[in-house]
Amino acid sequence: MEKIQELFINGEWVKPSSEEYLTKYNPSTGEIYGKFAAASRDDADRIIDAAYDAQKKWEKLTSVERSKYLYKLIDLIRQDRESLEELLMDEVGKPKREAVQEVDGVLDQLQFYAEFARKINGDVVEGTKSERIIYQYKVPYGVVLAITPWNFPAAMVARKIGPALITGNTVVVKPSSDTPFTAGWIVEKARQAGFPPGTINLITGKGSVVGDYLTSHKKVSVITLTGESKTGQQVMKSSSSIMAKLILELGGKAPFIVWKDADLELAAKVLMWAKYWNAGQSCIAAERLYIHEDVYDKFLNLFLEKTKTLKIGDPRNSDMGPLINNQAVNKVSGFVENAISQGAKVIYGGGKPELSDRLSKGFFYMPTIITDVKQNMEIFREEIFGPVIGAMKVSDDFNEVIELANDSDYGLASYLFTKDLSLAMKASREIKFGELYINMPGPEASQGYHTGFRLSGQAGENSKYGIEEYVKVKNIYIDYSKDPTKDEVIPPYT
Ligand SMILES: NC(=O)C1=CN([C@@H]2O[C@H](COP(=O)(O)OP(=O)(O)OC[C@H]3O[C@@H](n4cnc5c(N)ncnc54)[C@H](OP(=O)(O)O)[C@@H]3O)[C@@H](O)[C@H]2O)C=CC1
Ligand SMILES: O=C(O)[C@H](O)CO
Repeated sequence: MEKIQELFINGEWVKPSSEEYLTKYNPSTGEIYGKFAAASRDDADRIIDAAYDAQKKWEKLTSVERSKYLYKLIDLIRQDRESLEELLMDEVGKPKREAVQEVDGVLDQLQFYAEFARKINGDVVEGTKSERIIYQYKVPYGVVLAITPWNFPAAMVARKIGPALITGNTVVVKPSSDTPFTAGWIVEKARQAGFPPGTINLITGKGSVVGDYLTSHKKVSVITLTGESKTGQQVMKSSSSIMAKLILELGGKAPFIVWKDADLELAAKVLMWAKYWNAGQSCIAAERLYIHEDVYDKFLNLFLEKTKTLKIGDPRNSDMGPLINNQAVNKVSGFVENAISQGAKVIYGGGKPELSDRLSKGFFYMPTIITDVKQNMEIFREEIFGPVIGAMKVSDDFNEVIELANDSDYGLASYLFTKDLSLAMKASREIKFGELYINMPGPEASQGYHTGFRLSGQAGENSKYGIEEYVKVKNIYIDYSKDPTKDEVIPPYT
């Protein structure tokens, strides 16, 4: 039975005014998976109005009252988690272990934010006179537009609705058109959890069609986007007319540095995660491999042998599934072909795997290792977002390696493997990336601040810093003296 998903406005599932629907394909088989509503501008107005009207009441609840809705949502997701895991395997094509891990992440994120009840406190500071005082309140902005990507479609929704709701904002979720059903699943659970109508709403439709209208809407106060850097730039342009607060989690180009004293087995194992987790479709995926000349051949062979063991295919019984769509396969193929034309060498993979039956039409791509890469090649400059990595041999000059790592338009995650504490501390200070993982895998923790330099975005998510992004500090000045204007500079002066 083909799935059909409507819009979720003011607590109800409703048809799009245009009665138009877009198609979602199953990435493992290329078959039609379902249809979802293509919202019009009228629908966008109705949805944002619902969130705007609901927010006035929502912020009047205490944070403890708001957290009770989040705890109920957590319970409902936990009770039905297997159906979300199945949906992630179908809609994204991620292997079962990773679908389970993402649902764990959803629960962890929502729990982390619900626990901020009673902990979002302002300050009382001294006034400019003994009988003056300043109250600094942390207040919600209003309507949050949460625009989410397809690669972690459940976790990215949780990472946005959690802090938005606990701080008293209401939310309009705009998911990727590659994963509309995952967002719809979470919104339906929120409906069942009894969130008041209008506190969480769902709008679907191509970002390129409805995006600018949403991001320039006068009733939107915060835009939290996780997506490509070019999308972030477009949202910055479009939202300048309303000066919305922006939280932009964008692209990555993580350097993966293996130093001469590294534990090579550990580094190779972590690289299997950093490169092939979610088929390399992660903003914190390793995208540039820098290996010290003394261990270059040994490490590369170690990683190659581990890569050869990967089973590619059905997400329910493989190590790596498909890419999200055919455009992604073409984009990744283009990176590999371009690297070859610029003189690099493919030592493994470099094309679509041979798969039979229903999977033969899926959007699969082989894990691919490329050597003889130069710093200025496209494959080291642009985000690949697939199971492909280029490798470069580096000299014994650690300063040069830090420079190579920092020489990127992106600055989100980075990785370093060394046993030398002084090198690790030097890298901690000098690497210009929001995250540095030393001798360990990611991903980022709910209590870590997920943020990036340069085109990787601005502001950030998670940690106590992430929650602060959803509140504004309002300042109330009070003078309780008998003559508030005494000794004040107030004209007329003559
Ligand atoms: N920094 C981080 O924490 C993370 C970053 N990412 C990054 O996300 C990217 C992959 O996700 P992907 O979904 O392909 O990214 P996209 O930028 O293609 O899309 C992200 C979201 O933005 C919407 N969108 C597209 N154009 C506009 C527009 N003009 N105005 C408003 N919204 C718009 C999309 O809708 P639609 O699908 O309908 O076009 C989608 O919901 C990668 O670059 C990855 O690095 C991913 C995860 C985490
Ligand atoms: O890296 C990503 O794509 C998300 O932040 C999950 O780690």
